[in-house]
Amino acid sequence: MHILVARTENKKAGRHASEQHQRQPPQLSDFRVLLREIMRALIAVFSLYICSAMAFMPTTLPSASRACVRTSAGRRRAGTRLTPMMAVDQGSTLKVGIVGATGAVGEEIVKVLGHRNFPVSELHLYASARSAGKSVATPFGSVSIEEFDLDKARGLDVIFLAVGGDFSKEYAIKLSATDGPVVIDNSSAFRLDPSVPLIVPEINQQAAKGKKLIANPNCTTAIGLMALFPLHVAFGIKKVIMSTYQAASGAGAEGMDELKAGIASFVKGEPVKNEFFAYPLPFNVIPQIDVFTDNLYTKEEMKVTWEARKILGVPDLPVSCTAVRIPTLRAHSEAITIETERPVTPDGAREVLGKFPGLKVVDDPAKKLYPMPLTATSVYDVEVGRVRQNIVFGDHGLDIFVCGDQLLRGAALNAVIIAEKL
Ligand SMILES: NC(=O)C1=CN([C@@H]2O[C@H](COP(=O)(O)OP(=O)(O)OC[C@H]3O[C@@H](n4cnc5c(N)ncnc54)[C@H](OP(=O)(O)O)[C@@H]3O)[C@@H](O)[C@H]2O)C=CC1
Ligand SMILES: N[C@@H](CC(=O)OP(=O)(O)O)C(=O)O
Repeated sequence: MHILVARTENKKAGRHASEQHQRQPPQLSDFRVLLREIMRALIAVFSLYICSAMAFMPTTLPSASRACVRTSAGRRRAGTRLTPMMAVDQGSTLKVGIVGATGAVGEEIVKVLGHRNFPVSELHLYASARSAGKSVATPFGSVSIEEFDLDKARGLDVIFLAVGGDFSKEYAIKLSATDGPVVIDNSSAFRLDPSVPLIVPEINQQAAKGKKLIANPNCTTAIGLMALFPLHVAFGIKKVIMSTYQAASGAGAEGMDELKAGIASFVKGEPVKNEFFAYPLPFNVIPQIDVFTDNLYTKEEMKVTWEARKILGVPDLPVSCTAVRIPTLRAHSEAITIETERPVTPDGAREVLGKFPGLKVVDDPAKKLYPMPLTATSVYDVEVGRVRQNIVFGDHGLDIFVCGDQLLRGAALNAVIIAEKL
């Protein structure tokens, strides 16, 4: 895709300009010339500073909302300031669609695209009929929610699906077929399909090369693998045992709303209603996420096993997970024990974890520093800490605690990085 090309071209243009400047050095024959050159240099540096500060300011929202925003430099609207992303060539920008844009994941995708200066030339936001026509403020301007239309959506370049698996099953292949857009699907519909790559970009982006339909992993799996992959490369993972502490927003926007309403009712001494979760979640933990399967693991727990095997490329890796819903709003936590092929030490583990992109070691027990949902919320990096030798497996075993924003690493951020690297 064009994104990397555009960035390289911009870099090249910058280098040419500075080379030209170097070819004509000033003749410093006397003190006045020197002083003038210093003043010129100071003015140039100051102007550059002002320009870049303005370029990074957020886009001014237009007064009226539209079904999409066009953001290319050539069709600049009054009242819209260019961001660096928007300044790239017309040919290097992309028409982007998000289906499920009003949901927990979709809203984050919009923010991540803006924050990472994804080269959007048009942005189309789709949701169900009940949201159609609503106006949404985005980093690209105000956008009106559209009802999904397959033919129109096929005219875009990239589509993020942040909607239920049934929708993905019906539309993902029709959308991406032949000259349709690249589709990055957040649902579980295609994750185990052998023809569809399942991607955590820092681990296996190469598997997405040339593919039109790409699956984003289950959030719990993606967060855990950010720490497990570097440990696997360094020490060889033989077995994984994991317990999770998953936030209400893992169940979508309605899960978050039910927790907030439930806590308010609890505080007022009123009965706590539960429609979304199996039991009232406030001041409770529920050891069930998704339905139970024949082996008495839940589907969420088995997704961790199945998807970890596919992403790591180890089809028979023993992975056992117990997934638990807890009354936090956002960011999933995971206590993970591994048995390794080769001897492992906590210091050796911290070293490899500290070098892995997208991972932050937060591990200083004496200072009470460890990963927590409150510190991992709305943050791109996954936190890893409580690194210690496991006393069951000895020098071939390690315990870690991982905490990551499941709406970001487990969904929106992961999906946008996949698109950036295509
Ligand atoms: N929440 C999480 O932590 C994670 C979720 N996922 C997956 O991402 C997907 C989205 O989840 P999440 O954001 O939590 O869900 P939400 O329930 O919060 O949002 C669902 C979105 O889908 C839209 N929608 C529903 N039906 C249609 C339709 N027929 N046509 C177009 N849009 C429709 C809704 O629109 P409207 O508002 O109009 O109803 C809403 O925007 C799911 O597949 C989920 O499994 C993956 C990883 C993490
Ligand atoms: N199941 C996760 C979130 C999610 O939507 O996962 P999946 O995309 O695998 O259904 C949770 O409830 O925390």
